[in-house]
Amino acid sequence: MHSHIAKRRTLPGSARMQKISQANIASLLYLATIFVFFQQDQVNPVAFLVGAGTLTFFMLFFFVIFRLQLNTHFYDRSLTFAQVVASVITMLSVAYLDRTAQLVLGPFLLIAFSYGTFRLSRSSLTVLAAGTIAGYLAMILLRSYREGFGDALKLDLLQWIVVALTLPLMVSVGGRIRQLRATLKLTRRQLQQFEEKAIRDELTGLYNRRQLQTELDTAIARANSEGIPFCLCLIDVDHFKDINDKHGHLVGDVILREFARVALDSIRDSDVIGRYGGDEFMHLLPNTSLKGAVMHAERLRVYAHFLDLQGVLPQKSISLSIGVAQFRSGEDAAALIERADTALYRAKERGRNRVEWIDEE
Ligand SMILES: Nc1nc2c(ncn2[C@@H]2O[C@H](COP(=O)(O)OP(=O)(O)OP(=O)(O)O)[C@@H](O)[C@H]2O)c(=O)[nH]1
Repeated sequence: MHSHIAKRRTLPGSARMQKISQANIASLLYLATIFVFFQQDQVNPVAFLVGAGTLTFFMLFFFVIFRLQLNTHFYDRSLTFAQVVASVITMLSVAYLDRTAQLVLGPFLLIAFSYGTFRLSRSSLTVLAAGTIAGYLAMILLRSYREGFGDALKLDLLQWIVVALTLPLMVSVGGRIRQLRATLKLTRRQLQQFEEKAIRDELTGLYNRRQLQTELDTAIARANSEGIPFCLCLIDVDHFKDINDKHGHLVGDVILREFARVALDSIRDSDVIGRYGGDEFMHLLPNTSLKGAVMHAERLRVYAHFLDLQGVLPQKSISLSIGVAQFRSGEDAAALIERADTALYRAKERGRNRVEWIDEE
């Protein structure tokens, strides 16, 4: 059975670092490009140094935040919004200090945004886009105020218009991508549920007959290739028809479910148990000798006897008949089941409430 233990979503150290570098990759690339400009004497050193300083400051800032796990206090633990803002601030400051740096600002702003589109809600993205567009405009106007309103402002504004048109588009595309991701996630979960349903018996939650067949085929293949012994038990509730007739089908259902629960608890992790049909169960014991399997079957018989049925059958107990057979090299699933069934039939014949097995000849 699977245990559903809720795990805290804390990131390992390497993933935390990855989160930081992803967010700042846009400003890092931007600065690298500006460095090339600077080497070609196209950008003044102050703009480049201020950009490098700002980027280093933000990188260190987020590193410390993640290291101290302060990000866990926020709903968005990856601090995507803050990191995109930091990236935009870094790029805008460089462009403010040198107009040439603005030439490549647009594409890098889009890269910074693409990081946010996967993680942020539509409203956060809209706020971010509006803030960036407004910040960009303010940066142009401030710079023109400092350097004088000339012809360059017209070009600045044209560049700004391109960004002001493309960022909202990015927000809308981001929304679609997130929708697709959500649909994909839901479909994956539904598929897992269908797959799980397809192998389970609805009443008891144990493996169904089809899955038992698959498990048996796997066990046979492994036993044939590795020569490891395994056993098969067929378990049948005695006089189950009488229980149904006297106490009703619902009581019968509760008994089957209760037995399944106890049986599942009593087996080893490597064992397989399932409902073969009606009141009959199949138990596979890999890497087990016939003697070991018979001992386990006996234990199961005793457990069933002491099953707590106070709620449905006061002062009564159920009994099991169990047939055990050990796999013989080379035989097929049908032959093995038939031998276990013969042992089960013998247990019924010899008075029920007992374990019988087929001896190895
Ligand atoms: N409550 C309930 N009964 C079921 C279910 N599936 C099969 N049965 C009943 O289980 C009974 C199986 O009876 P049998 O195994 O043939 O006979 P028995 O009364 O157990 O007698 P022995 O096996 O010879 O001891 C039948 O009455 C079926 O109707 C189920 O899902 N729920």
